[in-house]
Amino acid sequence: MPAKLSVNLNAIAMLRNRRDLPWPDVAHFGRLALRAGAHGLTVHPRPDQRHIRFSDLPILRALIDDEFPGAEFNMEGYPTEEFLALCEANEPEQVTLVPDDPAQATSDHGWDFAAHRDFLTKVVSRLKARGMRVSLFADGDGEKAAVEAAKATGADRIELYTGPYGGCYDAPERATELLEKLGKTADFAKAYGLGVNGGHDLTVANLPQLARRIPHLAEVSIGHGLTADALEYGMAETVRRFRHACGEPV
Ligand SMILES: CC(=O)[C@@H](O)[C@H](O)COP(=O)(O)O
Ligand SMILES: NCC(=O)COP(=O)(O)O
Repeated sequence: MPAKLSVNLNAIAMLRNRRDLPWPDVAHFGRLALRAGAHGLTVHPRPDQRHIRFSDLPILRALIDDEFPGAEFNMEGYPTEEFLALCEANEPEQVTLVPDDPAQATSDHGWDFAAHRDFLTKVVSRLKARGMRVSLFADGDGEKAAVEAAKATGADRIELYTGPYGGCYDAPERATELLEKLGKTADFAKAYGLGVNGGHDLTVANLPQLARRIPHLAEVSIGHGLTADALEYGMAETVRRFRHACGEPV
């Protein structure tokens, strides 16, 4: 089964926030993406609300519930009390926990699972008790012990941090090395019964190799590269191209 595509709306929200005006309309672009066959919408509300605003969340929740039942809402972020309360209020189908510092420009590493095991175990159990699937952002460095520690938290999935792989767009040999490490991490996850998602700097150019190396890849969440392509091709055609890159016959 091809990996499902969740469209990350952060970049569109960032464009909107340049002005005190309601466009580009985040919900409208979410609707276009879902209409074009995206499986879900991803948001990463950061504490300073520089991309997605907290007020966007109920609007996106209602969009899915009212117009696209069966689609999924994925909320990503560092599990502060504020973020956990936002998750409980907006009930995403999936929460992806990311070890981001509030000052970070964007996500750039996965969890140190051994060091944060007790904390993550508590948070995972709190979210799962409310019916949310929990995924943990993970470095794809091929370390079996890290995946074992991720499993011990009770999480359902890991999300492979694909940024270093995506950054090798002009270094194919290095990309191949990193792809193998991502693949090994995904293989360990499968062996431990963890689902595997992926995200960060994925593009139509680098997705097909990732999807081939990790046939059990459940979902990819993509924002930056997808938004760049949407400026050129429009949202509907861009979603079609990314679904095709995931291996869907579209
Ligand atoms: C976890 C992850 O890789 C994405 O959520 C990424 O952080 C996108 O967020 P920004 O668009 O805010 O950079
Ligand atoms: N979880 C990764 C994500 O949502 C999108 O990251 P990017 O495509 O904006 O790098």
